[in-house]
Amino acid sequence: MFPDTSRSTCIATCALVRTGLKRAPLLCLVRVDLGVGKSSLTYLICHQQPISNPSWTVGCSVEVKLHEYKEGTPDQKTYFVELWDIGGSSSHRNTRSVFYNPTHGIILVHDLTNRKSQQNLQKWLAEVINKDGSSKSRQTNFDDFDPEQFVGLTQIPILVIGTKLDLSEEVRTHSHRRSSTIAEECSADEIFLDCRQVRSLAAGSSSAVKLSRFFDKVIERRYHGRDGIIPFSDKRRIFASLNSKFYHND
Ligand SMILES: Nc1nc2c(ncn2[C@@H]2O[C@H](COP(=O)(O)OP(=O)(O)OP(=O)(O)O)[C@@H](O)[C@H]2O)c(=O)[nH]1
Ligand SMILES: [Mg+2]
Repeated sequence: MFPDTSRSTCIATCALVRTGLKRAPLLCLVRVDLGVGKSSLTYLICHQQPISNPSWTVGCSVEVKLHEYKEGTPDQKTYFVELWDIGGSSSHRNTRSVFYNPTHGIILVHDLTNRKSQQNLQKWLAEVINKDGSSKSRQTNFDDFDPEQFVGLTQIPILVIGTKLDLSEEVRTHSHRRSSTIAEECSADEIFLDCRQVRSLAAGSSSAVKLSRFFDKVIERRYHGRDGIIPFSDKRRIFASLNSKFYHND
């Protein structure tokens, strides 16, 4: 979608996670710096196996996964999750924002061996807040960050994921496994994992449970939540309206 000319110009990449009823989208957004493991993570989530040879994400790639909403309960329903992995660079900041609307959930990914990528998460999140460019406190550049911008955003489910756990001695040995600032600020769940190991998201593992809980929260809020969404029983009506919206979007 955004043919990037060179790696150096690509200050950030983002993957859009579009989850939804069989035919209706829920959109979660993943914001990351370059090379933190976004494609490896999305592949592991969708295929339950590590990607063999990830290449630099140029333009857009889409992965799809089936999610069991409220698994094991009478309300269990199957949804598909589309993970949109879209390369972006400073020159495409405005074009990138077309993917931000609507945002139903946000996954923030950082590299546990690169503290800067964790610090940058706040700025990526702020870019989502400015998605329509209308907010008064619109960032003039990537580096000026105003935590006030989070107000109101915390309604949107957020998940923070730290990758390359296998390479981060201090985090691996728990000597320094403190949740990241952004996870605390947004009272979000946080997962630390090695994207190259199947067992990182093994069924029943705390990481798998947190990830599943996140997708349930996104679906819950969008289709069954307090914010006036038609209750599940009128699902067909939701399908009809959102279905056209979904295909319209595409
Ligand atoms: N050891 C280790 N390497 C990882 C992990 N996750 C990703 N990598 C490696 O980190 C490099 C970048 O991974 P990608 O998945 O391509 O990262 P990305 O964020 O999609 O990168 P760009 O698309 O270039 O922005 C690759 O060599 C991966 O094999 C991890 O958990 N542990
Ligand atoms: Mg990639």
